[in-house]
Parts: sequence; C-alpha cells; structure tokens
Amino acid sequence: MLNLKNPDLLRKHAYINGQWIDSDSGETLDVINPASGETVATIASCGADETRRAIEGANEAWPEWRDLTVKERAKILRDWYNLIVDNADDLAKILTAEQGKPLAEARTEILYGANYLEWFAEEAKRAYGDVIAPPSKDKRIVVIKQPVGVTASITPWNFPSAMIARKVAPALAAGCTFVAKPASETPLSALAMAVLAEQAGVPKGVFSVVVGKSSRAIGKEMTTNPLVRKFTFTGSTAVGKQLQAQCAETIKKTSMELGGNAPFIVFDDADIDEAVKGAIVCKYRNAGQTCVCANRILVQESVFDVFAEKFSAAVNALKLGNGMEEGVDVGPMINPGAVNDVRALVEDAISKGAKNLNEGGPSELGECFYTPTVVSGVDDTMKLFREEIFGPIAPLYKFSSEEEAIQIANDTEFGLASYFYARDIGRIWRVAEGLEYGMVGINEGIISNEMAPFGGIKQSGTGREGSKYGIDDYLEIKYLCMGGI
Ligand SMILES: NC(=O)C1=CN([C@@H]2O[C@H](COP(=O)(O)OP(=O)(O)OC[C@H]3O[C@@H](n4cnc5c(N)ncnc54)[C@H](OP(=O)(O)O)[C@@H]3O)[C@@H](O)[C@H]2O)C=CC1
Ligand SMILES: O=C(O)[C@H](O)CS(=O)(=O)O
Repeated sequence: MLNLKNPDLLRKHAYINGQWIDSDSGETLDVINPASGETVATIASCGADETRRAIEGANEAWPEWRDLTVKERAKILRDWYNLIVDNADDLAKILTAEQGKPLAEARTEILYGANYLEWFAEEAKRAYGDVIAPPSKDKRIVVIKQPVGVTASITPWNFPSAMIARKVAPALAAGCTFVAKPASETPLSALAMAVLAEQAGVPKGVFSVVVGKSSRAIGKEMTTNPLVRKFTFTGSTAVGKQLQAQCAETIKKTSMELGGNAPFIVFDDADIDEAVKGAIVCKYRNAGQTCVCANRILVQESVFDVFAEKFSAAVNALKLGNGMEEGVDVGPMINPGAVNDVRALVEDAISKGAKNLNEGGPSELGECFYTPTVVSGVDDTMKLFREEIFGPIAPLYKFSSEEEAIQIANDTEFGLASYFYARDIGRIWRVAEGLEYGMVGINEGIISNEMAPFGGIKQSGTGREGSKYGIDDYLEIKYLCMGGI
C-alpha cells in the first residue's frame, strides 16, 4: 500500500530487548490513516508485563553500553543517523500514513529528528567535568559526569519520529539505555526507527519500543519501576502532571515538554508581508497540531486591517488534502475527535461575538479534515484564548500598546514558545525580555532546531531538549574529594 523501497521498515511487532514480539495477551491495535480511514497496519498491543521486561533488559544492557567510550557510542549514533537519512523517503511515507501530515513536512520531521542523533553523537564528547581549587593543602576536588541509567519515555502522536529522536539521542549518547512508548495512534515511525537502530549496531536492550493501547498501564510501570532512573515525557500538560506525580515515589529525574499557548505579536513597525508568511507556517504547520503553533495572533490596531486581509488571503490559498498528494499544504487532523474539539472552540467564540472570517470548518474531504480558519473579533472571554487549540484555527486579537501586547501574551499558565514581528531594536529587546516563555521567535515563525534549547517554563514543562544543554538531563554530577595528599 505504501510502495516502500524498504518494506522491512513497516513492522507489526513490539521491539523489546532486541526481539520483535507479539503481545503476551495476543492483543493487537489498528493504526488508522487519518486521511483515508484505512488501516495501515495491525500491530501487537503490549501492556505492563512487556514494559517491565523491557526495563529489566535495559538495566541488564546498561553496564556494557555505559562502559563503551563516547567515541564508540558516537559511531553507532552516527551510523543510525546515516541509515535514517538514507531511508528518509520511506520513513516519511510511513509517518504520513499514520499521522497525516503532508509528505514534505514528514520528511522534514524525519531529518529534524535524525539531526539530534548527529548532534548528540558529538555533544557526548564534550560532557566535561571539573577540577576545582582545593579547599586545603591535603585535599583535591574533582567533578565527573556519569550517565543517569535506564530512561523511559512517552511521546505524542503529532511528531511520532522527532519526539523520540529528540530524547533517545542525548540518552544513548550520555550512556543511558532507553525504553520508548510512542502514541498508540502513531507507533509505526518508532518501530521503523528501531529497525534502523538494530542495523546501526545499537545492542539488544539498549533501545526498546513498547506499543500498546493501555498507555495508563505502560506509563504506570515506567513511572513506578525503581530500575527507571529518568522519565521523559512530551504531551499534554494534564497528562504530564499525572506522570510527574507518579514518578515522585521513586524520585526519578524527569523532563516534561508539555502544552503551549503561543502568542504571535505583529507590531506596527513590522514587515507585514514577512509577518504574514511567518504566521502561516507558525499556525498551519502539521494542521496546527504542534505545541509551538501560534495560538493567539495579536496585531497592533493601526496595522490590523492590512494584516487581517493579507493573512486571510494567504490562508485561503492553502491546499487542504491527503498528505500523500503533491502540493498539499495542510493535511487531516489526527482523528474525528480532534475535529470536534476545534469546531467547539470556534462555535464558542462565535457565540460570544467573534467572526469566522473565511467560513472555515469541517471539510467534505473526510471526517478528519478541517479547513484552515481565521477568526477575528476574539477576546479573552473565549475558550480560544485560554485553551491550546491544537488545530488549524487562527484567532486574531487587536491591541493598542506594546505594554498591552506583553500583558496579553503573558496572561496564560503556559510558557513554551512565543513570536513577534518588529524592527525597532529597542522594542525587540524590551519585548524579548518581557515575554515569559522558554523560546522567542523574533521575525521568525519556525524556531525548532537541534542546536537550540527547546523547552518551556511555567506549566509548559521542565528541562531542555537539544543544544549543549540537552545532554545534562541524562547525566549525573559526581563530586570526588581526595584527602591525604
Ligand atoms: N511541549 C512539547 O514539546 C509538546 C507538547 N505536546 C502537547 O501534547 C498534546 C497533544 O498530544 P497528545 O498525544 O494528545 O497528548 P497526550 O498527553 O494525550 O498523549 C501524549 C502521550 O501520552 C500517553 N498517555 C496519555 N495518557 C496517559 C496516561 N494516563 N499514562 C501514560 N501515558 C499516557 C499517550 O498515549 P496514547 O496516545 O497511546 O494513549 C501519548 O503517548 C498537546 O497538549 C500538545 O501541546 C505535544 C507535542 C510536543
Ligand atoms: O511536538 C511538537 O509540537 C514539537 O515539539 C514541535 S517542533 O519541535 O517540531 O517545532
């Protein structure tokens, strides 16, 4: 069905301790193509027992993986990177089939994720310790860094490849072992990564992929098993809070990449055409299903009309369709429930006085399709303002002053990504420093890359992924005090 050059990449079993297995219960789950409703694959659906075996296997494999030199681990990660790049076209087809995003976006995601493997293969060599000035003549102080140990990970459906790569890369580079649970709606990309990990020489037990519709049971095992020393999660804030609480009993190190409510501010000194381009990619990438999408578009009143007109025209030019087709800009949402959620948000706004500028809504293309929509006349009484839209809806807000824009932007419990377009250098510094977010795009709508620290503050999470900071989450600091010198 997918016409893969390498059909071996499409797997129907879980990958645990180097074995491709059925679930203990024989249970299976169907992976559905959101564009067509067709079943892409029927795969093993595992539970807590298989998860426990994967964790135990990861613990057994840890000493040998930990004791490799960083150069030996780096070579395996780089070989894995090369295999992913060589298979990018097939991996993109698998990703689009299970998640729906346009093929070009899927390929970009595959390479974006692979870039973390390349990056951390090198960063591991720079995990330096310290020699500290001795407190007395008879002592010497040294600080070394060592891998945390067995890591467990749960990731969401919206970036089924890159979200795992962004975690497994620093973990394995640091000398940790890794058990991944992808979202049950999009497991195939993770299993394809495991095929290539095996080929790259990642030893049995170092990287396992547990798939199952009983995410609660799998997560319970991951967050309470004492062998797991680090738990990393990407997903909604609500689930992140629950999982972080479950980790408390065994005091695991945790990193949480959670929800967002990104402001996208257009000031009166912005280049309006550039701001429109930035807003389009920032809002409608992955059909608006990213945690860093523009969730509130704030436009200064003197340029509101010209921006709204140009932006609406650009939105209406976007092509909605099956992500496998040439020229499609926006694919389906992940499932019919997601369509209902965004429709309810638009209906709430309209009921409180907002206007559906381009009459966007559910599409006859299929039950997972929603046409890119622009809503104006929006205010903070509407759910669109407070909730993460996670869909192709662009709400436009009008503001008058710089201070008001910053106040509106910060009026949320989230603090992940934020964006603004302006050209006055004083304004750029004032606004960049005033926004309470982990990341700020300035005259730029796409800010994610492996060399930068991705992450949020407030209830958008803890920790950073990527950059020179990203490996710290997978290392422990050990202080050696030598006496009797
Ligand atoms: N900050 C960031 O980098 C990102 C944040 N997100 C946020 O995630 C949300 C969208 O993704 P979505 O998948 O719906 O998020 P969810 O939080 O619902 O699911 C994320 C993952 O958690 C699993 N899960 C859900 N409930 C539990 C549970 N009780 N115990 C263990 N695992 C559980 C899911 O498994 P299953 O699906 O199989 O049930 C999935 O693998 C948005 O809020 C978005 O902002 C998404 C991506 C990146
Ligand atoms: O899951 C997400 O939303 C991603 O973190 C967005 S990005 O890293 O691809 O920008």
